[in-house]
Amino acid sequence: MVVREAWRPEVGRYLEVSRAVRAGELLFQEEPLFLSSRVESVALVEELFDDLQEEAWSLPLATQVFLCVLKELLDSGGQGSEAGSVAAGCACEASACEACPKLEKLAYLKGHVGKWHSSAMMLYQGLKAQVAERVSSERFEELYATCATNAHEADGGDGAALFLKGSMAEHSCRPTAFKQIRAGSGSVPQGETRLVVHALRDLDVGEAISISYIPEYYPTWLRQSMLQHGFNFQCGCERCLSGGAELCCCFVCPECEGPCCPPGAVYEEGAYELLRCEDCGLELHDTELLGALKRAERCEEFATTMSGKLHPYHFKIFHMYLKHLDQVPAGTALQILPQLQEAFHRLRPVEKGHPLHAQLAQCAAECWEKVEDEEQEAGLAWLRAAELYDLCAGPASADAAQCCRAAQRATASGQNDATWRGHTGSGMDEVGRRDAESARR
Ligand SMILES: C[S@@+](CC[C@H](N)C(=O)[O-])C[C@H]1O[C@@H](n2cnc3c(N)ncnc32)[C@H](O)[C@@H]1O
Repeated sequence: MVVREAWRPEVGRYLEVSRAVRAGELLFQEEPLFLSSRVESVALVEELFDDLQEEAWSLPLATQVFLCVLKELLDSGGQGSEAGSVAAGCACEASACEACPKLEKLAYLKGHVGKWHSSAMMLYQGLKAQVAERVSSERFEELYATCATNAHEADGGDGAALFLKGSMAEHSCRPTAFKQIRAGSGSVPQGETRLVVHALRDLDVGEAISISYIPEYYPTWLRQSMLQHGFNFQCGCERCLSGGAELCCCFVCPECEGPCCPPGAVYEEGAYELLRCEDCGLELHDTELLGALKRAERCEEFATTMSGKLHPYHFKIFHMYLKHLDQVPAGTALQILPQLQEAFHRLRPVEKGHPLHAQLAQCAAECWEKVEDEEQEAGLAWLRAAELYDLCAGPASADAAQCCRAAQRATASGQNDATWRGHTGSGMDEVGRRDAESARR
C-alpha cells in the first residue's frame, strides 16, 4: 500500500504516502461508496420532499449525495447504524470490509455537524411527514454533515459521490496529487465509476496527499471564499499561508503591456494598494488608476475591461475562455489556447506536469484535427498531449495511450488525404478555417 492515514490538529485525518513515490505514480483507486446522478437526485427529491421540487436540478453536491444516503437509510428500515458503531460492532477495518452494509461503512467518515446545522435543518423542514417520522433530526443532521464534509463531484460535475479513502484526502491550493473520476474509460470497466488519484510531484515518505477541491487558477480571496462557503472550512494550505504574489490578478501594464500583479497575496476582493509589472518593474499605486482596475476586475465596466485593463493572464479571462472553448470555431480556439497554456504555466510549470496542461494540449489536438490539411499539426499536437498525460499519470495511463493512438491515426490519415477529407473535412466551417490560417501566420 502506497497510502496510509495520519492525523494532525489543523485538518484532522488525512492521507500520506507510506513510501517515496515518483510524479505521475498511481497512489490509489477506489469505487464510490455512494454515487448519484442528477436525474436520480431529482427523482429522490420528488419521492422524499414536499417542497424542494423547483430546486431539484440545481442541488449542491452535498445534498445530491445525501439523498442517496437518506434513501439507503429508509430502505434499510430505520435509523441504521449510528456513528461509531462500526468500531463497536465489527472488528474489521471498516473501509475494507465487504460484509459491512454501506451505512456502517459510512460511519467511518466524519462530518462537522455544527458547521452544517442550518443547511441540514432547512432540508429537514422540507421532508414529507412520513419520512420525518422514520428519521430523527439528529440522525439526519449527522448524515448530512458527513456528506457535506466529504462529497466529491462526479460525472463531469453533474453527479456527486462519497469515497472512503478519497474523502480522507485534504485540500491544498497547490496540491501534491490530482484526482480523476473515471466512468467506463481507461482501466475502469464499462458501467463502473472509480476515483483515481495520481501524484503530481515526487513525494517523500510521510508527505501528505492533497488534492484541490476547487480550480487552482483563482486568486487567494476567491479560493478562500469558495472553500468557506462551499466546504465550510478556512483553508490553511501552504499556498494560502505563504502570501506570495497574486499571479492570477493580472492587469495590463500601462508602460509595456506586460503582466502587472499585486506583489503579495490578496485576502479580500480588490484589497491591494500596489501592482508591480513583471516585465518592466513599473510599480502602480495611483489610487485613481487602481480604482479603475478594481472596477474593471469586478466587471463593472465591461467595455473598458475588454479594451485592455485585464491582462489575458487574469483569472476572469482565463476562466471565461476555458469554459467556452468548445463553443468557438477551431481556428479561434487555436489562437486562445497558447494564451491559456502560458497563463497556467505561471502557476504550474508545464514541465512539472499537470492534468490541466494535458487537457489544454488535447483540446489543441482536437482543434487541429478539425482544420483541413493539418494532419501533421494534429499528429504533433496529439503527441504533445500524450507527453503531458505521461508526465502527470505515466505512459501506461489511459489518456496518454488514447492520445498516442490519435497521433497514429492523424498521421495515417495525413498519408491518405482523400480518406482524411472524407472523415472530417466537410464539418469544418469557413470562419474557423480562416481563423486557423491567420493563427498559423
Ligand atoms: C474530506 S475531509 C478530510 C477528512 C477529515 N479530516 C476526517 O477526519 O474525516 C475535509 C475536512 O478536512 C479539513 N481540511 C481539509 N483540507 C484543509 C485545509 N487545506 N485547510 C484546513 N482544513 C482542511 C476540513 O475540516 C475539511 O472539512
